[in-house]
Amino acid sequence: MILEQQFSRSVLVTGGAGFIGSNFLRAVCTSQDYQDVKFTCIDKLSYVSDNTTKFIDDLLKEDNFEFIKADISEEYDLLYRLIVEQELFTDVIHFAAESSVDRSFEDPLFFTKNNVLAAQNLLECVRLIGNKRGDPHHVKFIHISTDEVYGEQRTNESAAENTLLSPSNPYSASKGAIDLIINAYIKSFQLFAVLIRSNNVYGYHQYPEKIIPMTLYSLCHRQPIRIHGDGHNKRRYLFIDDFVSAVLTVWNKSEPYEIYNVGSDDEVTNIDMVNLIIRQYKQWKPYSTIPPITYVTDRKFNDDRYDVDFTKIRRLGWKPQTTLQQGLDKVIRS
Ligand SMILES: NC(=O)c1ccc[n+]([C@@H]2O[C@H](COP(=O)([O-])OP(=O)(O)OC[C@H]3O[C@@H](n4cnc5c(N)ncnc54)[C@H](O)[C@@H]3O)[C@@H](O)[C@H]2O)c1
Ligand SMILES: C[C@H]1O[C@H](OP(=O)(O)OP(=O)(O)OC[C@H]2O[C@@H](n3ccc(=O)[nH]c3=O)[C@H](O)[C@@H]2O)[C@H](O)[C@@H](O)C1=O
Repeated sequence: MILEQQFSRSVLVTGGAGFIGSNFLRAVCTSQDYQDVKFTCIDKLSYVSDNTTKFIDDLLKEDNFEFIKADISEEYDLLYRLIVEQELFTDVIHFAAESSVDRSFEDPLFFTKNNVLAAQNLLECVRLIGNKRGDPHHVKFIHISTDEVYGEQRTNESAAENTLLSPSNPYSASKGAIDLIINAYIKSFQLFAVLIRSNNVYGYHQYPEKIIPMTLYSLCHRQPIRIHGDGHNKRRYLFIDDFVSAVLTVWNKSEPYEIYNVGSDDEVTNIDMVNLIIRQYKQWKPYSTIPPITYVTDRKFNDDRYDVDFTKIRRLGWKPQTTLQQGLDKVIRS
């Protein structure tokens, strides 16, 4: 490992131009706790950031940050040069994925090609640098998965980390496939890989196709607020700062080969979520004209609810700090 003098660790952060990745990078690059860590963001740039680096432009001036534009599902040779030949990284934190369930129904094959190959190109490079250095743990691989790989849970049912995977849509199937491939790389090659499966995350810079930013965008632009089906489906929500904290906790404290659910106790039906946002928005802008709620065709399959048991990560000392009301207030007023 040929680390630049002042850095103790060098982390490849994939997908860092998007919603969660950009919030993660801002948290670490501006923190005194990580001034001795180099963060390299690699991202193809997509619609979620208007094909720009707008959510991380302010970080480009930081001494411990740099950006590389690349599609890691297609540019294996570049990854090989950076990770295996130049030995630039001690850790990989893999956020990059096409993340929209709705879009995955429209182009399932693209989701599989993009999400699976992006992850496995990285895994191959992590495996090969481990071979080269005679240590499969030479590079630590933190993978951001999702609660959707378990499929839906019935009322009073929750998924533990050893629950069998049962994804229901092309997005979650691509994520479940990656989890299974990572499991095989752990068993066959003893990679230092750790998986994080989270409930819904919301916060700053989330693209307005997801329900919370969609509702806010509709309120601000006086457009109909679109509810899929009858709005009975439920989700559990985690504020972005709490999820970033969970990723940092796992990255810094986890043993290899572990899986961590990252959950929330804030479960809300979609229609209740929309009405909650409207209520809080009106407190902020009391004279706003509130657009209508429009019920549109439901998804081809819409998981009823996701409920994960997150006792395990609590044992690492993590728990959510932000209530749904507090988090929504921060997003509405941002
Ligand atoms: N948002 C949530 O509620 C949530 C919950 C659980 C898990 N996740 C997971 O967290 C991760 C980040 O999600 P997000 O909501 O920030 O997504 P996002 O869509 O906002 O950002 C994803 C980023 O990854 C990049 N990317 C995608 N494919 C790439 C490729 N082949 N090469 C390089 N860059 C690529 C995109 O350009 C984008 O900047 C994803 O892996 C997602 O599955 C998200
Ligand atoms: C853990 C995953 O969270 C996100 O996926 P999910 O599909 O649950 O998020 P959405 O915000 O797209 O949908 C939540 C819920 O709201 C309904 N809805 C959405 C958008 C809209 O315009 N109207 C709606 O009614 C939708 O049908 C759902 O029931 C995240 O995107 C993903 O990456 C995750 O991993």
